[in-house]
Amino acid sequence: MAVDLKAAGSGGPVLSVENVDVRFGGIHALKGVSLSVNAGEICGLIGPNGAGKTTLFNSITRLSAVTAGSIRLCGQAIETVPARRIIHMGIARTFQNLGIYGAMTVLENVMLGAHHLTGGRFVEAVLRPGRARHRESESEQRCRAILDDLKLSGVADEAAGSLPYPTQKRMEIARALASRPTVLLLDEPAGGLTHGEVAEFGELVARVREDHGVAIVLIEHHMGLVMSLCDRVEVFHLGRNLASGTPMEVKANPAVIDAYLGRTR
Ligand SMILES: Nc1ncnc2c1ncn2[C@@H]1O[C@H](COP(=O)(O)OP(=O)(O)OP(=O)(O)O)[C@@H](O)[C@H]1O
Repeated sequence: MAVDLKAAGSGGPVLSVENVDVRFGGIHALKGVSLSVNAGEICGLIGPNGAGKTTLFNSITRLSAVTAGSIRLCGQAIETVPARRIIHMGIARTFQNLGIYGAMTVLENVMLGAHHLTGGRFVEAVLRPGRARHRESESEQRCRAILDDLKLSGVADEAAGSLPYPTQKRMEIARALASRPTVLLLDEPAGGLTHGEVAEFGELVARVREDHGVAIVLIEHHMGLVMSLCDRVEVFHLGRNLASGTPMEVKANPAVIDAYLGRTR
């Protein structure tokens, strides 16, 4: 069940990572990192390759085991919740390499995002098939509305694999939104997009935050997008927090310039 934002109280962070450690055998990938994200905030997560950004996403979504520290969603500890339950808690993510089902239609892909809200109710499907069908049809309507919002209605019935790359990226966001997330984790969403496509994608993400009130954490190497989109930026380096602040503060920070910005676009 998704965390109730009202019950959790407003004003505090929706996502709170404290002193998290992750080890892969001899590799100490995260060394006591912390991150705090408020409701409706867009937080950029930047840093050089290997800094531990994706490992943090994997820890939040429980794909990587945390060896120390705590991760809370609206105050509720999630660091021991099974990975398959994370979407129920209200966390959705997109991946560096698109995680789409190419042979399925766009609508079907997006409805998969809502599956935990409608599917898997075997007893209901057997005993109350009418109700199960009603739930499915409600879900389809909601997913079609999301497709409409994201200007994907025209391709709803096309195979996802046949679409241009930027459209597939939009579809991934639509699928994440179908799960009604409190927090949306985007892992390098601008990767592979042209300059013009990045600008358009940035506008889309800003609109998603406005329309859905979702908090967004964005791992991104495209500094133009980070600077224009994020309210706050957290910088990781060698598995540790290096700096935090507004995009302008981080951009002017000599330690960040030295470790990272001096080497990027
Ligand atoms: N499953 C794994 N097994 C072993 N080492 C891993 C694993 N996943 C990540 N690592 C290591 O952990 C460190 C952090 O990697 P991570 O992918 O989180 O960095 P990143 O900041 O996301 O980098 P990039 O910007 O290149 O995606 C690296 O040294 C990486 O090789």
